[in-house]
Amino acid sequence: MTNSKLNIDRSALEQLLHKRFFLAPSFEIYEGVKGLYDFGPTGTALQLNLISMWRQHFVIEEDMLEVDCSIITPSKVFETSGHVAKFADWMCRDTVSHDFCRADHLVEEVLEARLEGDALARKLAGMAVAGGDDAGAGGAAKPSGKKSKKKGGAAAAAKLDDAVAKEYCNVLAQLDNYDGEALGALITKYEIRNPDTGNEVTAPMPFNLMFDTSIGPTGALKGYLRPETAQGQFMNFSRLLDFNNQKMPFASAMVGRSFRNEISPRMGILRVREFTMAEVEHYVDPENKVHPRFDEIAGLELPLLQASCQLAGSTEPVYMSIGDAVAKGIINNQTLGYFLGRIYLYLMKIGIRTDLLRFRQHMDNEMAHYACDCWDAEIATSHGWIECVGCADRSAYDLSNHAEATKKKLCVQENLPEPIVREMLVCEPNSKVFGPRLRRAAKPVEDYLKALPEDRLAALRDALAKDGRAVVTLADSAADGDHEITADMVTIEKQTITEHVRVYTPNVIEPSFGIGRIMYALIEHSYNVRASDGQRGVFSFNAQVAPFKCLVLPLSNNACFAKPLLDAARRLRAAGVPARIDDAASASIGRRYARNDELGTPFAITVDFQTAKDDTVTLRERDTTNQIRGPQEEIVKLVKDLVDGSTTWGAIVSRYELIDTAALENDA
Ligand SMILES: Nc1ncnc2c1ncn2[C@@H]1O[C@H](COP(=O)(O)OP(=O)(O)OP(=O)(O)O)[C@@H](O)[C@H]1O
Repeated sequence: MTNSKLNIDRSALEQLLHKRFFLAPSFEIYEGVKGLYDFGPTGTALQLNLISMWRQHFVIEEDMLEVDCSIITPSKVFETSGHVAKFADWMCRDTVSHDFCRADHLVEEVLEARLEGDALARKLAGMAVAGGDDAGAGGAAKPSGKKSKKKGGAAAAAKLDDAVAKEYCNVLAQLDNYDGEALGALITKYEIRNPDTGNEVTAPMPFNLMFDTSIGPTGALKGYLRPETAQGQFMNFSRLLDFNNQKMPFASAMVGRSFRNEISPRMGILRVREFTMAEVEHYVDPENKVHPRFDEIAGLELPLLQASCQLAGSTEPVYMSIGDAVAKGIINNQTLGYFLGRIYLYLMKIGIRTDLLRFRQHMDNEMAHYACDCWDAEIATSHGWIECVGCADRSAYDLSNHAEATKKKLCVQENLPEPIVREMLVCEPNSKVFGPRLRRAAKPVEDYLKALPEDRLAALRDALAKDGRAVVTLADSAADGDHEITADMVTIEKQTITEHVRVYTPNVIEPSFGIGRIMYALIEHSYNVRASDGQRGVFSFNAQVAPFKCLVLPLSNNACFAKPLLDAARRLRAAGVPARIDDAASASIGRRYARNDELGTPFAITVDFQTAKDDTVTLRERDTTNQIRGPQEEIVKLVKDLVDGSTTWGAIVSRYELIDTAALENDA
């Protein structure tokens, strides 16, 4: 790929998306709210088809356990997961207008605009610019390989010093790696101001992206709308493990809405405040991250942009087989590699152009501290590279933290093939005093002490030896609160233990899909303009993805077409093929074909005068505009086969004669 920005007429595309009701701003008649969108019939059908293909590709083919968990989540869950403290972006404020902007986006926007101005100045001066004036990765026009949100028209031509331009490129290549302090330093160093107003901005401050709420009429129980579906899945880990007969590895999956109070939502549905996510949580043994189906994808070559390359200023991915990348330790483990391969195959299947796709590895600062490796599937659009899928190895972070906070077991117990004999600290209650003193709390406290990890048991032993007493705190419905233990109540000493069971907390590999971003990228990749048709737009969605599969239309508004028209539509619908009738009398047949091309409808059945004579109809294919003729029943069957992928248009054309469409249109 040479250019990370897809070159399309975005304003024409956006008009078309509104005209054909793919989407519209929510609450528009009340002036709308930034970052909230509704999908119309076209967008809804498109999104549902992407989800249905996602479910087929992941949930069904990988035999995942699908769940549907609550959106409203009590605060405690997100306190434990770290979201309350850390789910934040860095935000700056215009010192005069008080507008807000995201600090990393501000730096990116301003430096990119300066680099574009530099490229323009060099061009005007007739100077050579390394990589060409529309160079993508590593070139001057779009050096960061990151999302671009340039506003306000063309950049002003202003030449930069070579060293400064190179420095800007390096900063942009590793923008995701900067924290608030580093972003603040860049804003000061490069004298970055709000490009909308020219005013100075404040130092970056963290802004938590979660929407909060209170649960119940008292307002005492604080809650949040979930910003991801993952935590709901973790809450059900033990039940899922039981459901899977305690067998590891396994995965849960969920499709649902998530909510993020984005600081400054722009770029249409690419950055919104409410969106559909599809997430997989794959639970794996931390000591054995091989994947049983790894061989199936090991040979697949992926465009990988490693963290080390970004830190060296590069934005150009290198093609490498997943097998090699795992063997060389570039991708941390087989299971992570397996999912990167499956993500690639899903995106390819729905119609994303693979030459406009790359996998970018997170740099150290960007990656959550608990993750051991993370890759984003980024897709090039007219806005630049957009992260559409994140795929992280979250280690045991979530399950261990929730287990610790709730004192519930979120772990796997596995029978060992050979018992292990070892010395370990063991806590034995002294039944004469333990039960009588603790009464109803005795059993929960005993369970708690027996489950304590060795280091904490040693700390308890030492405290009892030193002070003669210690307090343990339980979060257990039967024995919630503090309980005093005295030295005479327990014996804590080394014993030789024969273990038959291994207990561990699984690690979690998480592919996380933003369906709206994938859908928008697909819309751009499928968008063409048909010059022969008065510059009308066409969406070349494949038949499985297309919102509507078949258009049914009469040649003209002659009454004799009414019955065969309805017959064809009913037959299609009965066969499970969504079909739309377009019998608008005022529009020519060519116009009606064209407006269905704008919906991306791949096939059209036309009823004409010949139909009345022999019950044959024509079948038109959207991209070639070629047509064939056949008996209605046979054509309906062909459309069904085309839609479910059991045949192709190429195969059909080799068996049927193409018809002269000009003559037909004259008939109309
Ligand atoms: N505001 C949003 N609007 C639409 N989709 C989003 C939004 N935020 C995240 N997503 C989608 O959810 C996926 C997983 O979320 P994740 O937390 O990894 O995103 P993120 O790193 O916070 O995204 P970004 O850096 O763009 O804000 C992303 O890959 C993206 O497809």
